Amino acid sequence: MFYKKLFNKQSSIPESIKERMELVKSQAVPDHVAIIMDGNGRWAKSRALPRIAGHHEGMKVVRKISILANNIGIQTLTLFAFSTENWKRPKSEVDYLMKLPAEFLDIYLPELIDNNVKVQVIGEKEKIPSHTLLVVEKAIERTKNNNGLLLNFALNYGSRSEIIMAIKNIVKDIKCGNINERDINEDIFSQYLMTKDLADPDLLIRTSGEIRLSNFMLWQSAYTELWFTDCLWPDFDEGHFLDAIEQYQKRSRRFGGI
Ligand SMILES: CC(C)Oc1ccc(CN(CCC(N)=O)C(=O)c2cnn(Cc3ccccc3)c2-c2ccc3sccc3c2)cc1
Repeated sequence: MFYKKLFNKQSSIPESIKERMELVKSQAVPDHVAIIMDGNGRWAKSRALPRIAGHHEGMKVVRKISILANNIGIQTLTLFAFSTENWKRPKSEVDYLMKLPAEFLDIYLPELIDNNVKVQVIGEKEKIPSHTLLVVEKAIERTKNNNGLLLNFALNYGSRSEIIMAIKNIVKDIKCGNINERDINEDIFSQYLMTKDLADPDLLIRTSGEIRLSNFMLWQSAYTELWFTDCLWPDFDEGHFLDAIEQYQKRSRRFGGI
């Protein structure tokens, strides 16, 4: 098949990277890595290209990093497309963005399926147009039995509204007697979040030099190692990703203990 030849999982990874991959795989890799993908607009602007060229380039990086994460045995990769221009975006860009998932899945879903990748989404799906949601639901359906990397897209996701929604549902459950106020603890609370079936992220990567969490997984990242890079998302490659994993493996993780 065309994509098999073009995207054969080994051939698309440079030699130098393969050696670093083996070294990383010889130690404990983080189970759950989250990435705030930032910098598409700036990347395009610095090349006098339209912003959507940055998003298009960013999509290719989504594929590259997903395949690498799957190859080194990461369980869950959560991708959050952050952009401060969310509300300032021109309509043409929003329309393009809502078509991007369909384009991404048309091109890469066969390869993701071939790599045993499972696609899921978290966030308020209601605000995603139905044509976009349709292709996403199909991708979720077609990959639901895969047990390789869980590729989790955060779409229209905001951590504070997720927490408020959890509180409202807990109050509802107390009122109708499903749970008792004194039973509430961190584990019970976590079950009311959109990430209830996911482990907390072990490592959070953010590109483009911004050093902020931007309302992303605030509860879940209580003990998450944070790794920031000035690199803009479209320029982010396997080397940068392995830099973050290698640094994570060097840091001794303390979970608040000594
Ligand atoms: C299963 C998966 C393929 O489907 C979806 C994935 C996301 C969304 C939500 N979405 C697009 C619509 C919106 N909310 O603007 C974003 O989060 C958003 C905002 N900017 N960019 C550009 C960008 C592209 C690449 C990297 C960063 C930003 C994206 C974005 C994010 C990741 C990927 S991967 C294929 C397309 C795409 C588009 C809906 C469905």
